[in-house]
Amino acid sequence: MTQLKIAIQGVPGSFHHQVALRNFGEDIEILDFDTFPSVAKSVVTGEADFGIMAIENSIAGAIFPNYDLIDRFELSIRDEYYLPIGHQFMALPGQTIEDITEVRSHPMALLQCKAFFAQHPHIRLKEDTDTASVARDIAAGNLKGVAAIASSIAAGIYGMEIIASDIQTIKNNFTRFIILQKEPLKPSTSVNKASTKVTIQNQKGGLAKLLTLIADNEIDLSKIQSIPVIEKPWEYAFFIDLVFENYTVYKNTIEEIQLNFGDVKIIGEYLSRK
Ligand SMILES: O=C(O)C(=O)C[C@]1(C(=O)O)C=C[C@@H](O)C=C1
Repeated sequence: MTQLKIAIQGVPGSFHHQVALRNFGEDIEILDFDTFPSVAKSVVTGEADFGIMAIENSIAGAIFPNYDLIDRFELSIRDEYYLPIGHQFMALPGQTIEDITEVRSHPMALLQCKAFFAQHPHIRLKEDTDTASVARDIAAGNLKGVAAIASSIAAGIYGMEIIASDIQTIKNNFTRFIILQKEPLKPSTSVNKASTKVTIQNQKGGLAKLLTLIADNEIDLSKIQSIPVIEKPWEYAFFIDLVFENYTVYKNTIEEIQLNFGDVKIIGEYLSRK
């Protein structure tokens, strides 16, 4: 059987890489990219069978541009994965925290460790493409005085020493990843979660009425995120995740929203993994 091709942002040891292995197993071909738009493109062109994208973190919040990418590239969400995230502060073996003047990592990782660096103001923060590639580059370039924030798996792969463990602001830290595919999903009644984009007409109390309708139908709104409609300055669309027990009630709710509030795009229907 040919191996599935899975597109990720990041190199081996990155959190995306870990999700790929946990979700699809070891027998896959990983296509690694530097940016999220390249991941999206590889799924659209068929170069990759599926793509993996971080979408929100329990400390740092949503990765806004990824909502827009999924929408613009017309991708479908087929599944989700919650990965516990432990950030390790690492450098070349023998270095101490006093030796470090600069830390490089993925911007989301830096955000998750803000409190730690507030206590070490002598360390300059620099954004980089992903967590693990920094560990790789420090090792390859024998870079003294520079540290990475990455997983313990990355420290093992690239021979880095962990100077401080679990430096994220809250120990209990998770990133939600979504698994993307090009084709629209086949309807299935065995799902209990949907990701949608609702573009509501601007009317007084419109959003409040929409939320009331969802609550009245006993559907759990697990996430709401507004993003600007760029063609119409100061108008917003809402990415809304719904968790439900009854597929028919959910479908009827979507119909009611379309009838009374505006356009609904179903981005994915899948099983909640929370
Ligand atoms: O840099 C990595 O290792 C990634 O997989 C990226 C990423 C992200 O995009 O949020 C994934 C999980 C963590 O929240 C930090 C960084």
